[in-house]
Amino acid sequence: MTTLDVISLQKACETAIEYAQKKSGSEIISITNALGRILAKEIIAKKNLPSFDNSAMDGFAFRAIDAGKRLQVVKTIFAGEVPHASCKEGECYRIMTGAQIPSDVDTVVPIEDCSDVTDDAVTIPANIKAGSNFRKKGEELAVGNNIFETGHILRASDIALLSAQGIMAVEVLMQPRIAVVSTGDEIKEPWEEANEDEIYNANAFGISALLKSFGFISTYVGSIPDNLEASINFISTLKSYDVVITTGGISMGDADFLYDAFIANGLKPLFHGINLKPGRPTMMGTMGNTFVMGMPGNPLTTMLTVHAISLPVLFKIAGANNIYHTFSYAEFSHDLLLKPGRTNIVIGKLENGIFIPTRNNKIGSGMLTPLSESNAVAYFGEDVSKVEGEDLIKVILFNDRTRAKENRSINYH
Ligand SMILES: Nc1nc2c(c(=O)[nH]1)N[C@H]1C(S)=C(S)[C@@H](COP(=O)(O)OP(=O)(O)OC[C@H]3O[C@@H](n4cnc5c(N)ncnc54)[C@H](O)[C@@H]3O)O[C@H]1N2
Ligand code: MOO
Repeated sequence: MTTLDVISLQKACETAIEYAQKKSGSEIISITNALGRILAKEIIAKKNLPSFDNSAMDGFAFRAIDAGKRLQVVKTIFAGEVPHASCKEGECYRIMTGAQIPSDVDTVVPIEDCSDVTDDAVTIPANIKAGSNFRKKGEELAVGNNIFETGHILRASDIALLSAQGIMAVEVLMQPRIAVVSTGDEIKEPWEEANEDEIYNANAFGISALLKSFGFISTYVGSIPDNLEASINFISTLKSYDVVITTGGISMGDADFLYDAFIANGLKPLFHGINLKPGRPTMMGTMGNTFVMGMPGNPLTTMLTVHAISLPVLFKIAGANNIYHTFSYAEFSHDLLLKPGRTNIVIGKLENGIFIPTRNNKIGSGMLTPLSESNAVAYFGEDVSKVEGEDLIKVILFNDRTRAKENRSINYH
């Protein structure tokens, strides 16, 4: 029987991240498929943004020294037009939003701020600042500027920016091949019929979905039966994967064969046991070129530990330049006692800047519904025995597709 040799969450994360190797290789893909992918090369601007001086308003383009005067309109310039025109002192252009501004004028005034507007002439207000409403060539981005570093994870706004550069294809890092494995004779797949003595496989599908929400594609390769020989054989088929994530069979029970089966397949353990609630039996190690993550079987624990530990490690393997979860500060809703001496994970609802622990933190690791009631997670270190109402705490969004039911969170006026 294996015994747990627990280390701190901090040490476990640091060790796993240190030993996780970046996957090699890259591929060129269309930007239409690049959301969430990680850049293999930096992106340098090849087009100025804007690429020509242009107007931010529908109005009149003139020399700043002519502010306050009545000016003659010499030409109307539309977006998309290359204006072959010039104007002297006392003259101006009628101009549309996005239209090119000729080099002999320096200021634009919106039409509604002008007076006595006719087809041929306009009176410009006196109080307009030189350079107003004038978008200067290259002011946002100049050719040669670095747009994104290698390792940048592409988001929707980044895809828009790549398109604005005329970039249709990008070189991205190969995604790690991830196998998700469940264990246990009691497990039935959701498409099978489970009797009263059996339970449905929640973890494999929960993990895959959680990974997908962070841009990782995984393959569910099946369930390992509770027997050492079958476990050894099953694991031997997984060595071509970059990452193997198992759930269950990793603690101290008589049917927990997984650790020994990995060892028989050459596992070099990094740790087995974290001083963490929930998540104590978590095991990580390397098996040849495969990074192994043995996550506990309790469903709530699995989801939270994959989120807390596996994801940063996966981002390291995937080659991202930023791998850790981002946190915000929130106010804790009320006093809560915690068992010190271990890191405690507390799930809750983050609403209007206040973190409310789900079910007052009376939650079992075997549950799932508390997770669905939560949208954020907080970690409290080994020396914390009490969190007080109004304490400012660090929170990480968890089910971050949660939408507010009512429009209470933002004051629009
Ligand atoms: N003597 C000890 N017992 C336990 C310890 C310990 O340190 N000493 N740790 C406890 C903790 S903490 C956890 S968490 C669990 C985890 O144990 P395992 O990782 O070995 O998981 P299993 O025993 O296989 O399963 C636990 C529980 O989860 C259910 N399960 C498993 N896989 C799935 C799945 N794919 N979908 C849904 N539910 C699943 C399984 O039926 C069990 O109910 O150990 C404690 N015990
Ligand atoms: O990981 Mo266990 O959930 O601490 O019960």
